[in-house]
Amino acid sequence: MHTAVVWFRRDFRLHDHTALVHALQWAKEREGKLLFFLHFDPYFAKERTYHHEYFFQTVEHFRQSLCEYGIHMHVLYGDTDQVFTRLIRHTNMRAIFFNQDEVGRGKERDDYVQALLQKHEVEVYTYDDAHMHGAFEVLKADGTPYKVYTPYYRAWRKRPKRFPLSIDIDLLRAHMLHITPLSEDDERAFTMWLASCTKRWEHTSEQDALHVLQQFIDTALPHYHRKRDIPGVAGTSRLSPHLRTGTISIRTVFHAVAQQFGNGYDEAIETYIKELAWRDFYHMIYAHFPFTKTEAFIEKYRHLPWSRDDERFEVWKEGKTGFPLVDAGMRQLKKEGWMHNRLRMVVASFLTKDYLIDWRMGEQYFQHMLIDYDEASNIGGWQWAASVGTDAVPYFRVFNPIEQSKKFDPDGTYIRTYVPELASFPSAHIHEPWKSNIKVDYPAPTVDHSLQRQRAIALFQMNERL
Ligand SMILES: Cc1cc2nc3c(=O)[nH]c(=O)nc-3n(C[C@H](O)[C@H](O)[C@H](O)COP(=O)(O)OP(=O)(O)OC[C@H]3O[C@@H](n4cnc5c(N)ncnc54)[C@H](O)[C@@H]3O)c2cc1C
Repeated sequence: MHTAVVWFRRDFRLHDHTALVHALQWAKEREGKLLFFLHFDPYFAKERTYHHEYFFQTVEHFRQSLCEYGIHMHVLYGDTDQVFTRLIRHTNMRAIFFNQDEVGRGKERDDYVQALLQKHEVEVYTYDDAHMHGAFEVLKADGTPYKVYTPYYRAWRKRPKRFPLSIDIDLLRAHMLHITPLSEDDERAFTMWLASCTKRWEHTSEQDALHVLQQFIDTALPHYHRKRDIPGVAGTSRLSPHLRTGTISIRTVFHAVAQQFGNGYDEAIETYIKELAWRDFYHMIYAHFPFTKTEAFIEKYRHLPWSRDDERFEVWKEGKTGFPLVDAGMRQLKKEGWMHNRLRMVVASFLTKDYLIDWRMGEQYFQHMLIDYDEASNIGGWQWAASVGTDAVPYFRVFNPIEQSKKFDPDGTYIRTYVPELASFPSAHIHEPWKSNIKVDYPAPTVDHSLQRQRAIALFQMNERL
């Protein structure tokens, strides 16, 4: 019998799943069978980050939703070599289909697995799926990567956009291979890992993602260009965790939004599409410049004497800096594993320019805390805020945490939601509580912003002269 394995990785959905659509076609042509598989990698299992807990809970919800169709997703636990050797032995597979990674550890693993399987004469079919355009699709005329967003975007926007692919569920069911779990023990280990999660995440299914998208289109999209920077209102799509786990495809999002052109809010739609392109841009940058995981993109800023002050770093993490907007952002992150984009910029700027702490420490903390953690976007965002990345904010334009607060959270709605000490503080003083004579159990500012701003600029200028 012809059996092919569909390896799920960051694409926990049935609709517009590129590898799955091709696998089904393969099975149909050969009257073959398909088997769904997940590699439960000890590398991910050992770290109990919000990101991993959210990820594996999404996997579990997907497995449960597959059960409704009578489909089982098999789980194998162990190192790559061991797992794929067992997979070949148990299934006698002819082919494997998966949506490949183009960056980071995922890419290294994919290259390794591909070589291993080919040695065993397994046909390997891989696809670009997670991005609208892959890392090597939008390049300059001379074949080199763009380093600045605006020309990249112009080229990105012109390219034809693939439409979502649909799947015939009945046909899929007819082609599934029904066998007992490959390893009851491994599946039990997976369930036990989930049982000890520190937090429960809900609304992680494909259905939930489609619902979030529809709600965004119906309510926030028309005002997106005006409200996307206001953290106190639901002005953005909050699709990032779904895009990260792939419970929705980028093509589904893009086309659902683009279909709204002509409804009277084209500027909002264009603004949103630009944000989707930032995701592809950072992914492209990371694929071409993988050293940016640990090194600044801009060479002359690779050896800035950043501080590694652990005490201040803790204060920042706990949201006790004494700057209400910064603290609200950090507390939202701790509570929800997600933070509004404006706040990600504000807190990253604060850590690097007010505390002068190494951006890599912030990047790593976000890696632990964000349920939408995406290596390329996170590195891009951090290097942008620290002024050391591609197309980054210039070092002399330092965010003022008080002005940001007044501008983007004018009546303090967002601050009040996450800093309960200030919940009943009057709007007039909420941005600078230390200036009022109301007694409150909230820290005084831990730094003098204007002094730190000068120090940050001097730090960069010193390097400019070297
Ligand atoms: C320091 C820092 C760290 C970040 N880390 C991550 C991360 O780990 N994962 C992540 O997905 N995003 C990251 N971002 C980008 C951005 O903050 C989030 O994508 C956004 O807040 C998600 O919310 P949303 O889905 O409501 O966004 P929306 O405004 O609804 O945007 C729609 C989608 O566009 C993409 N997008 C929007 N803005 C950006 C951006 N600046 N860069 C890349 N993609 C973008 C996201 O996929 C997002 O879901 C980071 C930004 C900064 C400044």
